[in-house]
Amino acid sequence: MQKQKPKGAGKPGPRPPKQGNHKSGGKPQHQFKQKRSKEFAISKLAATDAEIAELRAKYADIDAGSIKTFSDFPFSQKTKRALTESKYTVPTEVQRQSIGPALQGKDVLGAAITGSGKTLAFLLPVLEHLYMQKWSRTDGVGAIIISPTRELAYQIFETLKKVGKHHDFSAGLIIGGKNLKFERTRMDQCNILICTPGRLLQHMDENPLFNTTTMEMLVLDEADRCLDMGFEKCLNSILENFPPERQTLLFSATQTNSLADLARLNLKEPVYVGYEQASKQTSSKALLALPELLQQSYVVLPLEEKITMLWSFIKNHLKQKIIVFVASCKQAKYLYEIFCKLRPGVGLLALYGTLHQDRRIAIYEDFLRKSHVVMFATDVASRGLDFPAVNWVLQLDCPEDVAQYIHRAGRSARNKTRGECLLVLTPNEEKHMIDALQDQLNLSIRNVQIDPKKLFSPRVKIEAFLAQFPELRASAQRAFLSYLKSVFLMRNKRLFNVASLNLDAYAQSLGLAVTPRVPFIRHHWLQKQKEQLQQQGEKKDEDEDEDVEVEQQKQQQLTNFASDSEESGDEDDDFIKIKRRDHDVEGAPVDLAALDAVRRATGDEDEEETPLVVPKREAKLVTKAALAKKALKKQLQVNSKLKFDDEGETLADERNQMKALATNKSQQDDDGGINLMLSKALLNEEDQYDKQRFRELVKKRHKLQREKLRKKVEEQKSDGEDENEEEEQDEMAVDSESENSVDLSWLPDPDKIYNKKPGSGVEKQQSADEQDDVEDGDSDDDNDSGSDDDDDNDEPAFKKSRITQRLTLLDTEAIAANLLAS
Ligand SMILES: Nc1ncnc2c1ncn2[C@@H]1O[C@H](COP(=O)(O)OP(=O)(O)OP(=O)(O)O)[C@@H](O)[C@H]1O
Repeated sequence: MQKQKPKGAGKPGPRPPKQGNHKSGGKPQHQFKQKRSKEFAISKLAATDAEIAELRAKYADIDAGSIKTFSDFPFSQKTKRALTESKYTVPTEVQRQSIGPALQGKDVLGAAITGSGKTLAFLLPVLEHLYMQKWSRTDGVGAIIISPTRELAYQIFETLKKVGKHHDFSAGLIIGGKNLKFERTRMDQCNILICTPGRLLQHMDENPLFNTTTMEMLVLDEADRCLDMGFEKCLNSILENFPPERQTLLFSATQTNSLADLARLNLKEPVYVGYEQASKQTSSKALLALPELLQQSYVVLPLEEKITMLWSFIKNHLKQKIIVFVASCKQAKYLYEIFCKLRPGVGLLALYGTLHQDRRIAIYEDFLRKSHVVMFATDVASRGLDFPAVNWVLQLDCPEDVAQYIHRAGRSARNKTRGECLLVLTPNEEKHMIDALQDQLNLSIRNVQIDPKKLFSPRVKIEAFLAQFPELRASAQRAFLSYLKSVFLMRNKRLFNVASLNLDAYAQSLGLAVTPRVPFIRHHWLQKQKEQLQQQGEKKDEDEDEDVEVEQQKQQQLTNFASDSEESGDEDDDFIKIKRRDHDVEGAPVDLAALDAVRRATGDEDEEETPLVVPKREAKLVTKAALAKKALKKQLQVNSKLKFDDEGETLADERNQMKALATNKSQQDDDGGINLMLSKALLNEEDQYDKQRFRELVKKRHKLQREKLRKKVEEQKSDGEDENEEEEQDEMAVDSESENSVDLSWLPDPDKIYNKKPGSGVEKQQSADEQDDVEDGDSDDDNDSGSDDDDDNDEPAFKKSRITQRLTLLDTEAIAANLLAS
């Protein structure tokens, strides 16, 4: 089927009805019937021209003021039905204001408070637009919705499934962490794509099947975030691939009104919705107030008391649904791990970006479902996510700016429900953050004091856990460093100042006995030093001698810096690299005066280094773990023992195979240091194998023994006179065995001796053997006294000789007893 291109996007006029290339005349009757039923089926899904004309005629008369319910909008029956079924009857303010212009094909910039229903405000026009264009599955991509986070994209997709269930459009969720190949083959068949910017660009670059020229509608949810510096380059590249003639809808709770941003989007006379209040703002971000039913307050605490406060808060709110926002993934991970160990008495979850995508979705859904739960989250959960009935939003780490504060706080009190938000600030952050909220939002939030009686410190328990679990200690160290890194990388240096933090106390509050080194601070400080030296050098340009000196100094500094970086790079590579693209570290220097002050206060004046860097040890201790790590890095191969059979063929050693498997696994799981748990498991496994093997041998031996005894009894019964012959046979048996073991031929037959003993009948021997059978499970088998018939070649030689030696001793004892008796 060939798709009819619309005359021009942005003016969605009626599309000419699609032409079928068939003729019914001359076709057999059954074919005609089939075609009719097909057409009927299509007509049930697609809009009829009459319906389209009727709806379109009403578009011009849409008046937001007169809209009371969704049925007042000129929506298709399919949309109306789905809205009713989903229990959406009365549109929210942003929906009333924005749906009309969007249906009319205008570009819309929508700003509305968090939880006010912006998702439906753009999904309904998208569905209606495609419906009115008689869009079908084969027409390719008609609308693209971009969201800054995967969870939000997933949420939009779920809402679309609800309100678009009676339509016949195909929709695709294109987010990172999913199967790229799978997406690739199906993308061209999707009519509506919901995607994150990175993944969309990846498909545009790599997928030859993906074609956006058919696209008629672009939606940016959380538009200000999509347009800000983090996504700037990505979004610019995406926009280049879109047809310029399209309709664009932008929605957010903190909308952008920067002209540069809007110019990038090529908007045409956009309609502003909800901007009256926002336009008063002077900044490039238009900010809106938070929901009225949201109670906001803040508390001031030193950084090192945050964990105690958090623990006490959770213990006092066990029957609530809480989101705790922290600055980095590693903090969220550590808090989750240590609080799970501490067992506060409420369900715990953690949602952050470095988790596997399936896990993220599972956690997201878990949090949706549960009514009493605490979720530690980074800002991946701060925008757009619609968690029902969140009682508390606790901003444990200060938000980067007021917009972020709004988005985080807006996870509670959604859609006219009640909620509370508590912002935790350090003394240094208090003034700047509260002033910013006052200036930009005209919001004065309540300062609350914490009752010290209600504070319970989990410090001792945390320290105990960290001492017990090294992996937890490593996690705490990572959390410590990643928090400092996040503070260090913040643009607003007045609000976020690493020098104002008591690092030792903070490390201790996380349960760490030793404060980890913070290499990136040293790095930056040295950079500053280098810049200062360069400036000095420029001033003294004419003086050649001094120039040489400065150059030497510079070289010296650079060499020091390089060696420092190298030394620290081993462990902390991750922390030297600056990953966040939207932060300008160079333009915002660390306050060196403050660093000096801290150094003096801590009594480290003599040292050249800043006090924030724990002094380096003279020489590194060489530990076994470090050596093992080195060996692993060099990929040294441990020698292996090969066994050969008589023909010279290599024998497969089960244990070696097992070891190899385990080593492979350990390399996958843990490629640094020694994995004690795994080694222990390996030893256990080997032990089990040995025991099993030994049991089998003993069993075999006992079986043979019994058979022989039985034979003997029978022979004794049947022919008492053939005793001499029997003796000879026994001697021969001993002889044959002696080929493999110690020569015992000179000894008398033990059976003879035992038989002569009073009360040592064959029955007794048999019952003992039966008991052996029962006890075969035990590896500790002492009933080997009669094992003169052991002919198992598989048995290791040392074991055989041991058994034979033991036999010899017993026999000797028996002989001695016999001699004494005689
Ligand atoms: N007209 C409506 N009637 C009843 N409930 C609605 C209506 N519109 C939206 N909702 C519900 O309100 C909640 C919030 O909607 P939504 O997530 O779209 O808000 P939002 O404005 O996008 O929030 P944020 O700014 O945080 O992204 C959802 O649970 C949604 O189902």
